[in-house]
Amino acid sequence: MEFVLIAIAILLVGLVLGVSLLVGRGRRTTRLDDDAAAGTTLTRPRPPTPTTEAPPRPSGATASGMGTTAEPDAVSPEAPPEVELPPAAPEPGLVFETPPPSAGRLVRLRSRLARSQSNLGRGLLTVLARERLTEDDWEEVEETLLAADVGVAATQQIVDRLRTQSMVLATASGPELRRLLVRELTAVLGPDLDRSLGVDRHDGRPGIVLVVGVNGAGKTTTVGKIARVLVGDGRSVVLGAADTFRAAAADQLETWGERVGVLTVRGREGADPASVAFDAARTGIEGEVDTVVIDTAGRLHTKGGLMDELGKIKRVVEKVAPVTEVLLVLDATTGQNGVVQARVFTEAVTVTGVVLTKLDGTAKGGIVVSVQRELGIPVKLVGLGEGADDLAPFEPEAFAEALVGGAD
Ligand SMILES: Nc1nc2c(ncn2[C@@H]2O[C@H](COP(=O)(O)OP(=O)(O)OP(=O)(O)O)[C@@H](O)[C@H]2O)c(=O)[nH]1
Repeated sequence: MEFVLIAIAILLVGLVLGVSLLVGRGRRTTRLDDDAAAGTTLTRPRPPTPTTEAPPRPSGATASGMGTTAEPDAVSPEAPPEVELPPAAPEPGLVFETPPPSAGRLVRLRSRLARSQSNLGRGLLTVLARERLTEDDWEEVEETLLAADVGVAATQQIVDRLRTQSMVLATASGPELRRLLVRELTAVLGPDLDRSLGVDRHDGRPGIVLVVGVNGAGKTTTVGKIARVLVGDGRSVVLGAADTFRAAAADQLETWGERVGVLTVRGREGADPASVAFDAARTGIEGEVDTVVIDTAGRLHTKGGLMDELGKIKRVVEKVAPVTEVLLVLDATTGQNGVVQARVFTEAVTVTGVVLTKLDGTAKGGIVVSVQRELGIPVKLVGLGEGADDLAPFEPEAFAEALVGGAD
């Protein structure tokens, strides 16, 4: 009997111990969970450094915010766990691109002139390298220059100057020939022309740039690229979408501006372009920016009314600030027709500089020479591709070097 009582007592003690152990374990788990929830601190991860390229970590409790997902059991009561949130999505429009500065762009983009290079540069070097130049050879030189749209007068000048150096040519090495050709091409590209852009503030007002040209020449794209050039050079900019015929043109411009943090002033479709241009200038004055760049609608040079409208836009803008630069955008692939268009534009507004676009798409790089000579207006910028930063300030010597090619 005594034995039976002892056995019952042991069984009861065992039962009590087992139950209390189970309850205790359950309570600890619950408490830890409660602690974790109550002591949570929310942190945002620092922006990734170049060496930390791991994909975003899943959210969850971490011991130090450094990324190892900790089990609830590992949480110490003194150091409440941090819950890591996914990186905050950047607010649209607040992360801007940083375009490269304008200096040296033409050199960087010189390979884009490959078509003109093989047509003009290599063509000329091949002939000039012949041992004794005959009349036929000189004719070939002339034809090569004319085919590249260099124009009659400049072609004559280059051929005459090369002929006077026939003795030198006969004994010149490859690199010497190349240097000579670069020198002669540079001479007809107007190395002394003033190509500075009127983009600076003066008398407490921004520089105002008006961009004009026929449909499809690349105006809107060029205005966007100019904004990038200016931002890349450290200037503040406002854009004016005075092409009110096409809402898509204003949208396109706005997108260009947004990418580099530049405001675009626009009107409703069909609004008076002069009033949009005026608003853009006034916004630039109030915002104390360096430069306001105004895009205008493409217009056929044969439409008198539309050409008059350009004059009106300029006059209206000049009620608040002088227009410091009028850029005519010409498509290089249209060749001599571009020169005809340009003449009409210069009659409507005083064009102060030419932007020659699409030079990457033509074998006629010599068009730069004829445009400048026939219009008496310097080419200030050249478009060398569809990329956002494929616009370069024009530099005669770098351009001649690129046309001749083979320097590196
Ligand atoms: N390859 C090349 N394409 C260019 C260059 N500049 C502009 N383009 C292209 O030319 C086309 C016409 O450009 P837009 O800027 O829309 O021309 P736009 O003069 O504003 O046209 P409208 O508003 O109709 O008058 C686009 O496809 C551009 O990407 C360039 O330098 N090289």
